[in-house]
Amino acid sequence: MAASAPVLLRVLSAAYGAAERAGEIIRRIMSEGDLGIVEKNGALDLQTKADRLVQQSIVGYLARHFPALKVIGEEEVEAGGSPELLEGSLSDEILQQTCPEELSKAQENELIVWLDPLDGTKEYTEGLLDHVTVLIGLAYQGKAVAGVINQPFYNYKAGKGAQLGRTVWGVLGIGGFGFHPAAIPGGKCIVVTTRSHSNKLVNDCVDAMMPDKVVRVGGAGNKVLQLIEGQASAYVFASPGTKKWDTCAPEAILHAFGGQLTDMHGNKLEYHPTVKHQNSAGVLAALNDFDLFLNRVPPNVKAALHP
Ligand SMILES: Nc1ncnc2c1ncn2[C@@H]1O[C@H](COP(=O)(O)O)[C@@H](O)[C@H]1OP(=O)(O)O
Ligand SMILES: [Mg+2]
Ligand SMILES: [Mg+2]
Ligand SMILES: [Mg+2]
Repeated sequence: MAASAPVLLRVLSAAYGAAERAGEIIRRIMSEGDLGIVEKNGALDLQTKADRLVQQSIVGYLARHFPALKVIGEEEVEAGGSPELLEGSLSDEILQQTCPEELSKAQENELIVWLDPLDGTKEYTEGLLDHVTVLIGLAYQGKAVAGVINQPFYNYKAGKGAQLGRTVWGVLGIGGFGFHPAAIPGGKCIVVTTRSHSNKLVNDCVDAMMPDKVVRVGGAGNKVLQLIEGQASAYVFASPGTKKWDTCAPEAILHAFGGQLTDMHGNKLEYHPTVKHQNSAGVLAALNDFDLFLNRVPPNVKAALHP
């Protein structure tokens, strides 16, 4: 590993390779057909063999290379287990970046990794494969500063011969990479929200945005990808359902690309290691016109969701 690059870039570069390998595990488990589904807190909160194996493998890989790094992952899995040896290749593109001065000071033991081994588990079990992502977010001084998103089944509808899967990454002060930026067609207001965790408050808040169109898809990572690729104007989720590992990597990439992700009150999300995991005041994000959407959040939504 290029020991001369700042540790933040070295960790992100390793995370890039690990996320690609994780995507391979997720595709393989799907093709084997036995997902090993268990319910964590009811039928809307599932875990599969892929969630478990990817978390064990990425935690093991990062611990071998960065022993002082703190990793906080979604799944409660045995440290031992039988993780896969994830010797992913490092991303030279990341290692060669010039790190902003503020971030280049970060020490290994000051970085927190927020890991969602498989985001969009419900959709994975239902065969909505392109909703699934692997999220590895890096936080420094309580802020989401860098992230990697692997989308294992990207392109799976493109037919034989199409390259399956992709990895998107970003760092504050450097930018966002690995995706196809685009504008929203016809200047329309398209709201992207949950498909599997709706309720009246979630729907009231979506309606208050006065959308021309509502897109309901799974996964926090998938929804932020829709923002940066011009498929949606705002990600609106007035519910306490997501946790820090759902938002850290997507937020960092969106912010690096010029967008904004906050709770429903417009408060920044915090990522220090002792923070409450739940994003209890919901998630609001947009690449452009963020304040317009924030101003449309209705009073009953604000009153119901406390940070
Ligand atoms: N009520 C909930 N219980 C558990 N996880 C949730 C809940 N709501 C949201 N999430 C997590 O946030 C992600 C985005 O939510 P949604 O798809 O509903 O918009 C989900 O894929 C899930 O992450 P994960 O799949 O990693 O468990
Ligand atoms: Mg989950
Ligand atoms: Mg998730
Ligand atoms: Mg998950």
